[in-house]
Amino acid sequence: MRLAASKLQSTVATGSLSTSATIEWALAHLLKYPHCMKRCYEEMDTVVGRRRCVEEADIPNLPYLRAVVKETFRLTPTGPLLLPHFTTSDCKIGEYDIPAKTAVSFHVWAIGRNALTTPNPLTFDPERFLNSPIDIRGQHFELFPFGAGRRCCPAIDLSMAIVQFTLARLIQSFTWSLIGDMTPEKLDMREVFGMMITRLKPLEANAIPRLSPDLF
Ligand code: HEM
Repeated sequence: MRLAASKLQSTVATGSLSTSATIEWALAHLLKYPHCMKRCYEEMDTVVGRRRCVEEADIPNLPYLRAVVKETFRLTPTGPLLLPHFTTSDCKIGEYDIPAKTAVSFHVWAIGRNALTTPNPLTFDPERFLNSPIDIRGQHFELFPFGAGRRCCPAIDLSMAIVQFTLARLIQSFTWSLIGDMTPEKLDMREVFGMMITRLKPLEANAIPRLSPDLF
């Protein structure tokens, strides 16, 4: 029972960290690319306005915001190698023979930056996911930050709901800017690469309320 409880605790802790890291990356990308942030504000003001708070039910009507989240997962998937998997039988991947019981990792960070499948892969450009059938649920191998198949993350829906909704609230509620004399060009986007991709330097930003006080 104690083992089950501690496993549950670490699962929830890892899941929460992945979720908050994704939100931090999304804000960082938007601060690095101010025209994308501007487009988020425009979409939010047009679809939701400033007289009420954005709700979960608004998310399907915010395609640009959803594209921002996908683009964040493409460039900075919080689990860059997913979790290690093992082959259950001999198989062939491309020209490679993989024996049974071989540890296999999927480098989704590198896949997301592959110029063969993604033009200008190092540029943060949510537009590429507007009107695109590519989804994050493990059906499209250009973008599968939650894994695919039987062992994929069981919390995809929960995580997507949290990431999209929190980001929507943060964008609607505050005008974000970089601190001091920091410019988008100088913003340090270096990563710490491990089981999770986190920022080398935590994001620091100013947040000025853009809604009336009674909505906070
Ligand atoms: C942005 C947030 C999250 C991301 C990017 C993420 C990503 C992943 C990835 C890549 C895997 C491994 C899949 C594979 O190797 O095929 C995984 C597994 C898992 N995730 Fe998440 N996850 C997130 C949030 C969460 C949350 C919030 C929870 C639970 C509260 C959670 C619970 C789990 C569990 C239990 C597994 C293991 C599934 C298995 O081995 O069968 N995850 N996740």
